[in-house]
This record gives sequence, structure tokens and C-alpha cells, in this order.
Amino acid sequence: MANILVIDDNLDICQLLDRFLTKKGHQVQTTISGKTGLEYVKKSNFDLVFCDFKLREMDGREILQKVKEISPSTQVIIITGYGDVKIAVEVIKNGALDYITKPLIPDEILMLIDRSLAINQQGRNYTATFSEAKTTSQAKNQVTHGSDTSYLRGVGKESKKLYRDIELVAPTNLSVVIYGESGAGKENIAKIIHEQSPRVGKPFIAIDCGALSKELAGSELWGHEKGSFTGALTDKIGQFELADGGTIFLDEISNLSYEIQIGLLRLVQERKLRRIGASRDKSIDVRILVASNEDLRKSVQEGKFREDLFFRFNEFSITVPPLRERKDDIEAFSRYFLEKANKELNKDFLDFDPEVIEVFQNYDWPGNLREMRNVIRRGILLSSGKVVTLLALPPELVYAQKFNFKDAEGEEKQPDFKTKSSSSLKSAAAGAEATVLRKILEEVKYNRTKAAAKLGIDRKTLFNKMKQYDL
Ligand SMILES: Nc1ncnc2c1ncn2[C@@H]1O[C@H](COP(=O)(O)OP(=O)(O)OP(=O)(O)O)[C@@H](O)[C@H]1O
Repeated sequence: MANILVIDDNLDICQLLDRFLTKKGHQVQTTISGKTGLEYVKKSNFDLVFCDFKLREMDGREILQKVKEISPSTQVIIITGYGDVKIAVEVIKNGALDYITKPLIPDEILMLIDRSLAINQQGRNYTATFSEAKTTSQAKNQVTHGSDTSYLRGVGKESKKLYRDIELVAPTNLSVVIYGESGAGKENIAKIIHEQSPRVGKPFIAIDCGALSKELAGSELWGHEKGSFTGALTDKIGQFELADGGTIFLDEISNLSYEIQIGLLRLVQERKLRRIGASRDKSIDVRILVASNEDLRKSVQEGKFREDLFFRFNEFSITVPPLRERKDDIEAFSRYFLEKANKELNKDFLDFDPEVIEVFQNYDWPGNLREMRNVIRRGILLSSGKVVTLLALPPELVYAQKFNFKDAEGEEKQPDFKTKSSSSLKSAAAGAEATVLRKILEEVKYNRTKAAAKLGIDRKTLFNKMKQYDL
């Protein structure tokens, strides 16, 4: 059973999730206000918060940040419309566990709850093995002991280069900077490096630097002694100590504050750390892998990241290509995620409609592998039979390339309908309609009267269509 908070300014969604999740045995609290939601988080210990991205007084990013400050071990899942996938993907970088797109699908929600509970449990079990550990917020970081990574290497030129680099650097003790867009697979690469290194079998700890609060980052990373500051009620082992002998992966490294960067520099130079409030140093043997989705050299030039630290980390660098540049692997990744989703959801889908693969090949995948995983999971939940069809994909994705309205040279492009079946025709119409509606609504800043006038329909029809397409 999970303790769940739902924050959504759509009362229907709150009521629906409340009823559904309570029936499934979870403890649920709901609110339409972000502010009230944060008050609830202060008072209660939630395992998981489902939060709509577009709330009236604050957005999902702000809520996420505050929830993480108040209760670092609470997982947050952002609810979003498909048109906002890019934003949702950004939010993941700030520590959200995942995102789900509307319309909500019950099985997907249940699966995410299970995943969130499993991650929290994993964190707890791991810390329990360090019996002297009296830590409070370890659960948010993913900890892997041993070899449980399942992944696909890919066969394209880009993937081959990637894995050549990994094989080269993994057996060494070098620090590595892993570059790549959000969801491209940086953490996965870090795990593979760890597993192909002599440190395999020792801890692998992933820290999301974007999710570390300024106040608690030091205590989270180095640990603290009881009484060293208000709120330090017990001793706490930091993540670096927990990773001793193994590998630590610092994701979104450029988000670390200047003070923490100084602490890191000392650790990297002297291989020693001191818990906050302690009087003695402790020797630490940890391999450090870091990731960034922006060029760290640029962060150095902008004064956001220390140059000396950059040189320490930059002993080797790997760039994970975005999915749109791994065209040769798209089909293989699609089948990999189909298999995975079959297992997770207890389904037995055999394949994709060939048109689906074609759409996948042409789509930009701003959320990379994470987006593909989510699209396929939903595709399975929305399909009947044994084959995932175009109808089960978000219309925005199906017609994104046709409705981007710009070609590679930035010239306006005419929408191109090459529908091959009546089902895709239906989906084409829906996709076209949703995209045009969104475009006009954005043009008029969601003023419904102006949008209805521009579209030549009445306000009620517009309202119904906005509801239908969740705009
Ligand atoms: N080679 C792979 N084979 C199969 N699945 C993969 C592979 N690489 C990544 N994934 C899956 O894609 C999703 C995103 O990967 P990952 O978390 O490693 O990306 P990331 O670049 O670290 O993202 P972020 O920057 O948002 O933290 C995860 O579900 C992961 O399991």
C-alpha cells in the first residue's frame, strides 16, 4: 500500500484517482491547489505525489522542487499533456521519477506506483545493509548492487562507437563525463561502465544533483554527525561513504552549488571526506562518473562550474547520441521496449504495425529513450489484439513531423497525409485537428473567444474539442 498525494486543478481527475486508488488499497489525499498540496507534504509522509504540470498558482517544476526540499524521499510523477512532453522531460532532470501523459490510463498509474515503491524499498534495503547507517533520505537515489542492468546495445554506427568507448574506459579507474540529452541513456551507460569495471559487485549509487536541495546537499553527499545542525537528530552516512569501493554517478553535475563543488574537489584530490560536524576525515575509494546535458566547458566559461573540478572529471568523455540520431537502432529499441512493457504489464503483444515503425523513424524524440519507453507502454495499454497500431499512439507524435510546418531549411512545409488505412485516416484527422487547435490556442494565448472566432466554430464546440484533446 502506498501513501499517495494527487495535485491536479481538475477536480474530476482528483476524484477519479481518489476513487480508483483507494479501491486498490492505497491511502490517497487529493487537492486542486499546489499550495495546499505542499502543506500536506509538510504534515504527512507521502511515498508518491502525482502532480499536474500546469496548475493555476504554480507549475509542476516548482512543486517538484519544493516537495524535494520538504521530503527528499517522496517520489514525484508529473502529469502532462502530450504537447508538453519536452517540458516533462526537463522536469525529470530536476528529480521527478517519471511523467505520464493524459488521458490517464489506470494500469499505467498502478505500474508507476509499483515502480516507485520498489525504488523506495530498494533504497531502504540497501541502507539497512550498512547497519550503523541512520539515514533519513537515502531512498531517492537509485542503488544497484550487482549486475541487474538489462539494456540494448544497438547496431548502428553511433551505437558501435559508443560501446567501443565504454569498453575502452570501463576497466580503468578514470573519471568520465557522460554527455547526452535527457532520457538518452546516460545513467544506463554509467551502470554499464560500473558493471564492466573491477568494481562490479560493489555499490553503484546514482545521485540526481538537480534534486539535491541547497541546504541538505552537503549532508546527503558527505553525511553528518548527530547534533551538527538543527534537525541532525541522528548520525547519517553520506552517499559517498555508502558508495565506498564502488562507483558514484552524479547526474546533472552542473547543478551543484559552488560550496559542494569545493567539497568535491577536496574529495577528488585527497580521496578523503569529512562528515558535517565530524572532527576526523575518512578515506574513500570511489570512482566518479558524472553526466551533463550541457557542455561543461561552457559552464566553466560562464563561471557556473569550477575549472579545476572540470579537469579532474574530464579524464575521459562519452557522448550518448540522441535517439533521432540512432535511426538504425529505432526498430530494435522499439521491440526491446515492447518486450519490456509486455513483461511489466503482463501482456503478449507480438509486434508493431509497420506504419508505427515508420512514424517512430520520422519522429524527433525530444525525450529520447524514456519517451519511447513511455509511448510504447501506453501503446500497449491502448491497443487490442496483438499488434500495436497507429491509433494507440498520441496524435501529436503521429503527425509531429507532418505538422512541424518547417523543413530542414526552416521553410514552411505543407502537411503531408500519406494515410494507408481507414484507421490511420481517423487518427490523421484527430491528429490534424488537435495540432491545429493547439497552434491557434497558443497564438491567441488560450483566449477561447478569439480562438473560436479564428477557427470559425462556436465557443462550446471549441470547449468540447479542447476537452476531447486535453488541450
Ligand atoms: N541501451 C539501453 N537499452 C535499453 N533501455 C535503455 C538503454 N538506455 C537507456 N534505457 C532506458 O531509457 C530510460 C532513460 O535512460 P536513462 O535514465 O539512462 O537516461 P538519462 O540520459 O540518464 O536521463 P536523464 O538525463 O533524464 O537522467 C530508462 O528507462 C532506461 O532504462
